[in-house]
Amino acid sequence: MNAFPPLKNDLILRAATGQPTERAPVWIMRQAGRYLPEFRKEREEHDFFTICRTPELATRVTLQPINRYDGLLDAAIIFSDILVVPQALGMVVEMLPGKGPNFPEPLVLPEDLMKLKEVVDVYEELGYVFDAITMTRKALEGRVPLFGFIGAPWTLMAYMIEGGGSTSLSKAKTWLFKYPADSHKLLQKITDVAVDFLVGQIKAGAQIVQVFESWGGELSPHDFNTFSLPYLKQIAQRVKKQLLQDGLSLVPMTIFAKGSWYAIESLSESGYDTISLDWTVDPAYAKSITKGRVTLQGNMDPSMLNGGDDAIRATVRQMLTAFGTNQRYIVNLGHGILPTIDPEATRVFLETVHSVGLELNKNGYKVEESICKNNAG
Ligand SMILES: Cc1c2[nH]c(c1CCC(=O)O)Cc1[nH]c(c(CCC(=O)O)c1C)Cc1[nH]c(c(CCC(=O)O)c1C)Cc1[nH]c(c(C)c1CCC(=O)O)C2
Repeated sequence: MNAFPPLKNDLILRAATGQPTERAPVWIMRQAGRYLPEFRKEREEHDFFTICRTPELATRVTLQPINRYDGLLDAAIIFSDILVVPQALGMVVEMLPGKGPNFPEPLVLPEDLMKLKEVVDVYEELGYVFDAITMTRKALEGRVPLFGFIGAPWTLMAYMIEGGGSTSLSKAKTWLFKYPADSHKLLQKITDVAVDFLVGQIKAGAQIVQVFESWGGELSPHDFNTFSLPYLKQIAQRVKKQLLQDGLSLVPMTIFAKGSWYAIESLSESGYDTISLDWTVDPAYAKSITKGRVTLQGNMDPSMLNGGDDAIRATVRQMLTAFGTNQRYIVNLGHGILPTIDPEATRVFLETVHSVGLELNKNGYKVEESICKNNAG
């Protein structure tokens, strides 16, 4: 095993495992991204996937927001992309500037499944992610914990069939409804790689992980239960089982199923420690459903960061008051930060999370700890 520097800030790990925190911890989805001039500069020199595949570059970019907002972020997330898994399965994926991901040869018909690799050795295909994680973990010097992540099977299937972003996902949904058996075959194949990939990331040094089901909300509740949830559960169960079998400690697992507000109850029982919420979910609603069984993460509308300092401060206070600041809550946006955001607005957001979180705790504000006990049945 790797020897890593001791961790100096474990707020996120405590919040994710239900232990009290002196303030609500905070990180931001896509915190290393195009809103940062230092990232855009890196991108002028290097192609997107070159950064992902070069541990020195991935480490440097992962640390950009940690260094810029020194002491304000409570976690780092490894710089990579969910689409490295389709690449490992043998597909070509390119990142087109201003357009996003593009698959020149997406899956069209079920027979295209034959084109995917039969067996994927993640150490061979994705070892560069593991190397980047180990290098980043050392470079962090214990300042904050490091997130690993994967895309969830349905979201990756959707990209592999649509060939890029899409508004209706009509091609991917045609597969679900016309070729359900082949769809399950593909979802299972992605799940198998996802499990090995997450376990490998944790072995390499990831201290907490997040699964991104970014297209969850495009499915009806019934279809979510058929095509998404079983695989999300499988990932949580198999990752934990594998870690225990290998004599390793478990790490907290987060599920972000964007748009799947209807699944909060079932996700509370799916093996994840934290549920990440988008901004369409009312904190009181989420708390009334989850009843302290899981940690909640989120959920400010990323566009609020364009609303000016006063609006940011007011919204953060409202959000912290609604979620509670000392237990089972991690502050984040409801989706990735937008490229148009001013990094100084992001600083106001982070500073307010710190100051208001501490203030609310000092004033004796306590999330109703009794909630879990009272509503347990
Ligand atoms: C769907 C998805 C993808 N990638 C990811 C998701 C799930 C989260 C979500 O729902 O947004 C996850 C992701 N992508 C990236 C990270 C890195 C870590 C971090 O959060 O800082 C993470 C966790 C870097 C990235 N991934 C991408 C960028 C910007 C591209 C660039 O630098 O040219 C970054 C920093 C590109 C990307 N990658 C993807 C898309 C759709 C795009 C283009 C759209 C966009 O530009 O926002 C696929």
